[in-house]
Amino acid sequence: MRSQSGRDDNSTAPEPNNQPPFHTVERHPRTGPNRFFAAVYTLAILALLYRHAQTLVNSTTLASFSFTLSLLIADLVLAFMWAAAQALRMCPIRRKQYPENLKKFIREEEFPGLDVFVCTADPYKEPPIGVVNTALSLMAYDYPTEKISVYVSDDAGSAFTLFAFMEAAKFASYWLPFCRENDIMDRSPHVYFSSVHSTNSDTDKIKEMYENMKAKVENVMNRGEVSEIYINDDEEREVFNKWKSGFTLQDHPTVIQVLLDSRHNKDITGHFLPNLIYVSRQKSKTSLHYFKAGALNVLLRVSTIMTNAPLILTQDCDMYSNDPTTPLRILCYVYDLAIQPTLGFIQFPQRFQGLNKDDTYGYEFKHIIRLHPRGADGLGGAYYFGTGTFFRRRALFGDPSACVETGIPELSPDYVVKKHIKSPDVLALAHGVASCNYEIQTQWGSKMGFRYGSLVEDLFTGYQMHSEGWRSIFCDPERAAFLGNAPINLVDALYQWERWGLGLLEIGLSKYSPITFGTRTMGLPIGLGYSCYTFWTILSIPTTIYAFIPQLGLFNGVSVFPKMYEPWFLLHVFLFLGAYGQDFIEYVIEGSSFRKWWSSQRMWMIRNLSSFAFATAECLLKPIGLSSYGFIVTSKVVDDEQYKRYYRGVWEFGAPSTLFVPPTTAAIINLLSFIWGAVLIFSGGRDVGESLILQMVLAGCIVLNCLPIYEAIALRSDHGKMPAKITIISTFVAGALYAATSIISKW
Ligand SMILES: O=c1ccn([C@@H]2O[C@H](COP(=O)(O)OP(=O)(O)O[C@H]3O[C@H](CO)[C@@H](O)[C@H](O)[C@H]3O)[C@@H](O)[C@H]2O)c(=O)[nH]1
Ligand SMILES: [Mn+2]
Repeated sequence: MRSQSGRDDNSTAPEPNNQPPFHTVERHPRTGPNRFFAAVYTLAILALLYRHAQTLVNSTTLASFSFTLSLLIADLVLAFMWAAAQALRMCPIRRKQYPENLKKFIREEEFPGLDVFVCTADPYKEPPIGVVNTALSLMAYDYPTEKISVYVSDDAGSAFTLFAFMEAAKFASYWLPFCRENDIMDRSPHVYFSSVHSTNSDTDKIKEMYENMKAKVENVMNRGEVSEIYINDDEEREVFNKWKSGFTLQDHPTVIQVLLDSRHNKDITGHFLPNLIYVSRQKSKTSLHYFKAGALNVLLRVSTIMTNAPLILTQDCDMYSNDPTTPLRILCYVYDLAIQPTLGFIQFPQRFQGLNKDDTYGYEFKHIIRLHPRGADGLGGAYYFGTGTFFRRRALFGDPSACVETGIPELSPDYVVKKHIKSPDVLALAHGVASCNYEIQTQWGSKMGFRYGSLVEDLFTGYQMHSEGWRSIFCDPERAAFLGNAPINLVDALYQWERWGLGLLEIGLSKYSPITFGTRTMGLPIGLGYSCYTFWTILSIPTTIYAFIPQLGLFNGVSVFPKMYEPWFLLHVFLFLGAYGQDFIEYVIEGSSFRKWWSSQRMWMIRNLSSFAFATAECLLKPIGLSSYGFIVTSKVVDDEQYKRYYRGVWEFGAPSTLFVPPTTAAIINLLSFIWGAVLIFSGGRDVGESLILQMVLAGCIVLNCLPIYEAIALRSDHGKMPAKITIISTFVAGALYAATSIISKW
């Protein structure tokens, strides 16, 4: 843990040469309690495993043997995942940046260039006006504008998106000075105009321009073509003509369009504008495209040729800037010579706007994107999360000691760009490196750029960079640097987790597994920390076991947990309350509410039962060729009815999806077992009660978690209710499970 001049923790005092620090770092106050609790909990886990082994050896019936075996498997997986998570709790750190100090010592003219990458992939799921808002918020950074270049990657090759950006280029020359002069914080026009109502004539005028632009873009989308009335000159006509002949989503040539050029285009007050470049890489049905990682690598090459800024920001199209001073925080680290040589990237948390008061689908992600990254940072590097990430360009070209050979000088991160961005040579070269055969027999995707081989290219890329010796930093200022949209219906959320789960497990089971490769190259703590993510998916195994086995036992009157008043009973209670209690305390200390925590743990259960269970199965079926999962882009559009339900906290099931079957089956089985268990206890007396009490509590907790499911099955008539098909299938599955266990328990 080193601060700017290499001093340890908590350095807020001025530097020896009287220069105040640009940033500080301190150990998190929870470190001590975390370590103590980990030690106690470890003993409890060992005791539990011992008891399972003992029961297994002594079991006399097939039923008790198979129940115990399944619980042993479940607890082994949970113990492994728990250990992995502890790595991230051992030395969490907190950082602060002091951009105000930086500004006193470094002049703006010296600031490095910044290339911003914005990815979009589908104009229907990611409406172009949204992408434009993101890009505008980034173009309007409080940073020397001529040093910013925004590259938009359009994987849909959509004329609508290009059209939207042509309009945005015009609007930018009004919007950027407006933000500067009025010192606006919300630089996404959509966000600004949705919150500001008090107006003066200037604001009114610019709002009207924004509305006009938006209407034009939507109009073009509705008509399904960029009509002649919107085309201003021959140059534009020529561009849109590319879409005429045989241009399809999967098969089209490269389109690169420089929409703003920072050496020539000025805003209405005479300031230079940032560069704005639209890039749609070549696509062909016969080549591999590697989804977002492929798109980012094209932008990496194109930008190296055109502007070659030392800093790169990668951004999803729906994550807009919420703080124009963000780049200055980055410079606080970039100008620290002690950390600079191995600094690979700086990650901001992925935070979401517009969550409802309960955070129904658990998108506050307190652990995944805020608490764990602090722990990872303490171990040697925060994880790359795909968006809100500032890279040093050099870090994408080989390890800290040697830069990879790129073939042509213009592709080297050290190359000094002299030619103009629109010069024919530069454009020809840029088109070449965006073609779909360019990467064949090169090291792109393996040793260079964003890495291929996983659906979560982000985590995988950061992981590989760490293994090469790069470090990274987690930067979590109070005001969110970026805000994005989270899915507001269950099926989108579950699909997203399925993709993540599958991508993560692909890494976990590959030759780069953190358990083997990771621990070997980076040591055990980092290997374990990464395992916490790459094996996240296998939490589906214990969750499924605990959601069904004890309940099926309860149904058949078989006791699987210790009796009340036995010491082992207390052990179970401690393990259960300890894990949930720690999770709860961390959540609430981080400023969340009980209800949000409740949603988060409920979604934990549902996602493990459904998305992650399917992802685990997909991953295991892959070697025999039964899985062909691609990158399904998460939709960023929702209808009004859905919005209304979301804000009322009502669950959105809607379209039938097999992903709903396991949680619905669990809901049915737990409810029936709970009722049946109560009947057994009433008629069987105290002894039965004492031996089944823990199973009753477990089933009861799951029933509480499933309340929205019962409501969606039985009490609702809106479009978001549980599709009847799913209820029927789940009832059948529940019946089959019951029949199977009653056969086993008779043996
Ligand atoms: O073939 C593709 C597919 C996706 N994208 C873009 O990738 C981004 C992320 O896609 P989205 O559907 O929003 O996925 P999320 O699950 O929300 O994304 C999270 O997870 C991804 C990995 O699965 C990371 O890349 C993202 O940064 C991270 O926000 C979007 O800007 C897309 O336009 C592409 O450019 N090309
Ligand atoms: Mn997204």
